[in-house]
Amino acid sequence: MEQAVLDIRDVSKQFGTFKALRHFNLNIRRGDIYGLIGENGAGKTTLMKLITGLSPMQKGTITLLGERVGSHQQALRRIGAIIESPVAFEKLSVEQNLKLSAIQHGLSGSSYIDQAIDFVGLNEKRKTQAKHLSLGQRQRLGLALSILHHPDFLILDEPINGLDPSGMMEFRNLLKRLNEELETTILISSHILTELYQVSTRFGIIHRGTMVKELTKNELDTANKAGYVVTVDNTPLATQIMDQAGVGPFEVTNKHSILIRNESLDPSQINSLLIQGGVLVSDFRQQEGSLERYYLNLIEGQNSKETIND
Ligand SMILES: Nc1ncnc2c1ncn2[C@@H]1O[C@H](COP(=O)(O)OP(=O)(O)OP(=O)(O)O)[C@@H](O)[C@H]1O
Repeated sequence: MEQAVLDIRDVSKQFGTFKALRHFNLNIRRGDIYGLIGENGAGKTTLMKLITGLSPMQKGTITLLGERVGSHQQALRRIGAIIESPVAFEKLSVEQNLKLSAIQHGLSGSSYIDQAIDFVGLNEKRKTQAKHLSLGQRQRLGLALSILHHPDFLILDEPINGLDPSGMMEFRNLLKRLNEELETTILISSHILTELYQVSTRFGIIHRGTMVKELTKNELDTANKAGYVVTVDNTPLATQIMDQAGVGPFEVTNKHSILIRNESLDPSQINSLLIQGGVLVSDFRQQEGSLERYYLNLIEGQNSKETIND
């Protein structure tokens, strides 16, 4: 049975009269890499601060690793977090920062520190003071600090901000390895939707303090019509051939195009199958799912709903 790592129900948070979160719901299952998407000021950091106890709860309930937030001391020991920006002592070296954090976590011996440094690839910078690290290296130190104690759940607020494309790719690979090798469940927010799409298994879209949509990557791809698009001269004949060959699922999207949702298929095999069957194939290409497109459409719909209701 899937177990909830984080369950947020009907949570509202106000600063004075401003409603930063409104009747907010979210559910994260063990093993998820959950991408939280929302424009500036949507309420992402506010939410992460509530979960980690950095900001007091007002209304609703949050259950983290089986404990109610407010009295979740055990759960807090099993999480790691980078919220707003990674916290490291500037004058301390990478190793010293990690040693200090190990003491705070009650960890003894150097194996945790060696593992964390190894994992994020900062071996060469072990003795370098934090203030002399590049932005990408600082982000990695932040990650090393947050995973030092092998947390079950990692909360990352905008961890890839400012990274160059290769830095982003490395960070993404680190997160995937954490998830696959150490079974760490991850909540990550980012404005860089192409990155978030590549790393996340589930998504939550927050708009003006409300959860407007939660969906899996598969659901997103289906909504976005991700798969292979084949352009042919004769769709009835092509679908008949594909049916007989057991290719699928697929749908005819217009007079000359068929969308095949099976992304693990071998395009050249189907191409030759169609050609041998007498179909003229003029194009065969992969259509990526776009989180950005989905998000912008959803938010546009949301904004026009709000205008109508105003
Ligand atoms: N302590 C506070 N006092 C007053 N308003 C606050 C406070 N903290 C957050 N807010 C407001 O709550 C709203 C949500 O802020 P939050 O930082 O959660 O947004 P965010 O989704 O993380 O945005 P960004 O992507 O820009 O970081 C904003 O309008 C912000 O100004």
